[in-house]
Amino acid sequence: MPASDLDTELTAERNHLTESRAALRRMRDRAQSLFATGDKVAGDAYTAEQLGRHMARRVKELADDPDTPLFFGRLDIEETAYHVGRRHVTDDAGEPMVLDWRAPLSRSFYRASVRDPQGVATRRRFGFVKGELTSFEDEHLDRGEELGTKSRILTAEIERPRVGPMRDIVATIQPEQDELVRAELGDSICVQGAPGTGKTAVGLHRAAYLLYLHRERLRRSGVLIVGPNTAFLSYISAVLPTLGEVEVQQSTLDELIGRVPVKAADTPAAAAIKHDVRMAEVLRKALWGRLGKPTEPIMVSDGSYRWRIDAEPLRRIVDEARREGLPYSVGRDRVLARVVGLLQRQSEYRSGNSPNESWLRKMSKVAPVTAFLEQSWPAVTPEALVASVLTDPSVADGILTEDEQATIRWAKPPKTVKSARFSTADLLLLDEAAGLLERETSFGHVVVDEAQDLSPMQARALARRSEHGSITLLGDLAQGTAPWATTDWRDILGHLGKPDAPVVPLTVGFRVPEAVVMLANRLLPALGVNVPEAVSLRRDGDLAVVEAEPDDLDARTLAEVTAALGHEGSVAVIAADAAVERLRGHLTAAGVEHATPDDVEAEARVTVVPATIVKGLEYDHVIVHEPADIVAAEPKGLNRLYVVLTRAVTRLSVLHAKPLPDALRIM
Ligand SMILES: Nc1ncnc2c1ncn2[C@@H]1O[C@H](COP(=O)(O)OP(=O)(O)OP(=O)(O)O)[C@@H](O)[C@H]1O
Repeated sequence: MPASDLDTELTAERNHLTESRAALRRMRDRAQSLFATGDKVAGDAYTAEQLGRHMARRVKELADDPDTPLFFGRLDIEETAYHVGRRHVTDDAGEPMVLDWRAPLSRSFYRASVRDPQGVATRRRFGFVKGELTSFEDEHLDRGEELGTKSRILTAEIERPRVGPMRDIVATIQPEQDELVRAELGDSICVQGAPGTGKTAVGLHRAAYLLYLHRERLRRSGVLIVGPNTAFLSYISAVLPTLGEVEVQQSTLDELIGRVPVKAADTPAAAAIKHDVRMAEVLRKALWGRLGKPTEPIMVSDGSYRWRIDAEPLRRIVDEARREGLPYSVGRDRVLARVVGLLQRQSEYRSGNSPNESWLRKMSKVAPVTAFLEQSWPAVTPEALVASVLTDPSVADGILTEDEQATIRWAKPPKTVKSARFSTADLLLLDEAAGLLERETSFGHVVVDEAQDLSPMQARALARRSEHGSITLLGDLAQGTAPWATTDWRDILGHLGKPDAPVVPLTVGFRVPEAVVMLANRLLPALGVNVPEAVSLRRDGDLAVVEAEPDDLDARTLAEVTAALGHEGSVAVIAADAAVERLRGHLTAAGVEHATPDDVEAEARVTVVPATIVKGLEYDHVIVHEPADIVAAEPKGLNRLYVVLTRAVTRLSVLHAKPLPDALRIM
């Protein structure tokens, strides 16, 4: 295109952007005024509240961030130009000015190719600097032109220096990612992807896509995002709101299931047993073992008459309810209802009239009935059940060994259930127990990130919350650091109740430069997992491995930080947890401002991150402090080091005084 035509095109596109922004503002103003007058037009308080809530959400959804481009692409189909952006924008006559990236037509923006142009003559990508439209790039598919990953705009997006929280990738979703993002609501999928292949991005965009397509259904049942820790959650928390999705629950698993405060810590051995799936069987046995065989009849007097139910029909009621396979508390209610039903029938037989509600209520509370219930189907809380098992684990005979029972037995049982001090792993047991007692409500869709670290019991907790919904499971077996981390996705999928979900690989890396990937890949053979290696899209990037004297290592780290600050972007010092406070102290003493990893909005460009919580995060320049200490700190230390080395977007400096781990040295 001649330069003058280019200018004219660019000006026309800028005008379209300005007009689209103005149209969005008008849409928001309309929503705002409806919000303000909602209670006047609504007929009653309930409708007013519903409408108010809807409009408040709508106003939020229509927020315009001046730094984020409203559209990022254009499709020319049969002489018509469609701009593709973050949300629908329509003019006052309702004509589309920008198509939501999730609309069916927009799919071609991500999927059309020379081989399958889908009617697209030209695909245009826009380049932006701080919300300002500065360039565009055309692919004339009808003339056989296709850029693929060579797109300048894609490259710039991937190579941009990172600061602050994670951003959406709507402008540059790749075809293999798009296929996952647009999977059907009913489909559960497991994505196995090397570091930086966009698993988190895919999961978040899939959530946004499903909400767009099944808004009402998912608003009722809910969408849940589960991440490994709060630092990770704060890093990703802005992505969905930027896409206009403000109502998704984002939580760690512990937060999700935390029904009591954690007041105790387990030994690693005890925690491992509590995460083992056999604990589900132990709890089931302990619970159902509480049922007693009715041996006495129930004899009740209601003031006028005496009623009697023999032991035999009572036994039948209990046995039948047990066979129905209901949650324990539901079964208990059913037994009570049937007993009262028998009394009711006797009363009807004698008087010819149906007894009233209050008679029925009274009968369900009379001492002989409650005594029968307590003896044959006693009330129990999750806390009481778990406390009983941990006080006396002998109920696990035949399931856990004696040693294992001794390992989880409370050294000092609490005087009452209320005063029991539960650990983090106990939360899982409590959740399992609660699931045996009552049915858990299921989300419509659950996205689980860093899923390789799920224990069977954790997977079961999520299975209960997605029983009637689907799951997007994201992870990388090579990054498994939990003691129970799996080496086979089928195990977790089985515990999640989705055994047939396909495992789909992602192999193109968007974060880690090639040189860094090659260093990290040296560890793979030592990790004992079978995963496809990533191919990096990034040829740029620097890698330095620096040996220092032990006394000098911290000072060298500090010098590296100062040097890194000479470049653009974020800087992270990643160290074994035990070294973090000391390193923070050095930075403070040297007057270098630094932040903690969960403060993603911090002004400071430097963050000191403990190795154990760096999973899922990324920084432009990563300085790894003493790999040997990171490896030595935990049983899966080599996997941890693999995670640590793959956080770098542009530069990685590995500083060590101790010898590097063997696996890393082997060329
Ligand atoms: N299609 C894409 N276009 C531009 N950037 C992308 C694309 N896909 C992923 N990225 C970027 O690559 C980086 C890594 O993505 P993400 O964190 O989703 O990877 P991941 O597979 O979850 O990594 P990890 O295994 O380390 O958790 C992010 O900065 C993300 O924005």
